[in-house]
Amino acid sequence: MIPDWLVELVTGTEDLDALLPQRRVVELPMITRFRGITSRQALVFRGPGGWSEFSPFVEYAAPEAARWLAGALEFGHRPAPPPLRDAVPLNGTIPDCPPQAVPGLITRYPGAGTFKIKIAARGITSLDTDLARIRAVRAHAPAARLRFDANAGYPLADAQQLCAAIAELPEVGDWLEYIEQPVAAVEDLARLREWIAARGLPIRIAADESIRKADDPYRVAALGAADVIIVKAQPLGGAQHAAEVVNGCGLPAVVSSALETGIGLRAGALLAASLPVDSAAEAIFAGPPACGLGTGALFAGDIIAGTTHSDGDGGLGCGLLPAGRTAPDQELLDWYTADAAAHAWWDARVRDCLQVLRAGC
Ligand SMILES: O=C(O)CCC(=O)c1ccccc1C(=O)O
Ligand SMILES: [Mg+2]
Repeated sequence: MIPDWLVELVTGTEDLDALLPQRRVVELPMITRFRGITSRQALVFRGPGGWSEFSPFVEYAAPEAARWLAGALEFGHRPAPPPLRDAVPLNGTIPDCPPQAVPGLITRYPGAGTFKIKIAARGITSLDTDLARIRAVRAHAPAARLRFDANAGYPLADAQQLCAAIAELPEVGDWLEYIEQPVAAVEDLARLREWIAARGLPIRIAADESIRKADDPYRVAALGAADVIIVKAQPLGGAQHAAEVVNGCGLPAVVSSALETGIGLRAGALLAASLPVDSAAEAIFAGPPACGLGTGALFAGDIIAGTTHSDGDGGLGCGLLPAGRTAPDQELLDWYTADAAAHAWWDARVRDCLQVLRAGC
């Protein structure tokens, strides 16, 4: 399960300076609350393969964070998968917000032809405000294709109620790509798909947490639980494993971020650019699927030039992210460097995760 190069790397040395050269913990302020946070900490380092990032959310325990470390080490120490395209299209990510905030958020994603809207922050009780947010995006980006992400926010019966309401939206089959993880359990995803099919509703289901946090991501495909899978390079232990999951599931895949800095977003772009677009993906997305890698726009600043919404140099300005590595800007890196306590906390966390990885070697 743990690849040979990783076994060698994590058993070869205790020295964090060798594993994570030039490491630095940064803290980036966000423009809006997302996933309950308003700033994002990340440990970045310059491996022999290039700059990489280790950034599991702070509340994640070592067993889960260890997979993120495997992903971070892969991106920093190994060659990236060969890209089939120079850049990948992005979706704009619209967080849980009042409809009045939608136009301003849309302007942070110039060139985006697809938007992903967070819903279900308060389960089915937020249905009216969710629908108002969806209508606001439809009104301000009428040509855009949309996705909704419920982050497992409903029990099955409420997810059915949601789908019934969504199916009533005008021409929904023309612009809705999928609803992401409406329910938590993979069995319930499968039941919901059956319920949708029995009614002939024009709604597809995507699996995110059922891939990224599952012991067995292949159950999604085995149970027929999704039309599309969401894959994230760092949480899945790196691009290699993520590509294996995509191949093993045999379903169209959308690459998304884990709210990384501009460094880690490029691991996602390289993964996405390495995935062929088959006829099933072509039928849904009419080309390479837009990636959820535009989340740099949710930060008030970043450590690389070109990630934030205001920079349009062939990056986000045209709704594309280059499928190539990048490096931090030294001044920005210094500006966003976190305090000594944060550095000590992240070093301790790396050591805990290394123990988990070594136990699996
Ligand atoms: O996919 C996107 O558009 C943005 C990324 C995103 O939503 C996300 C970011 C961090 C953690 C979880 C998620 C998620 O997809 O649920
Ligand atoms: Mg999601």
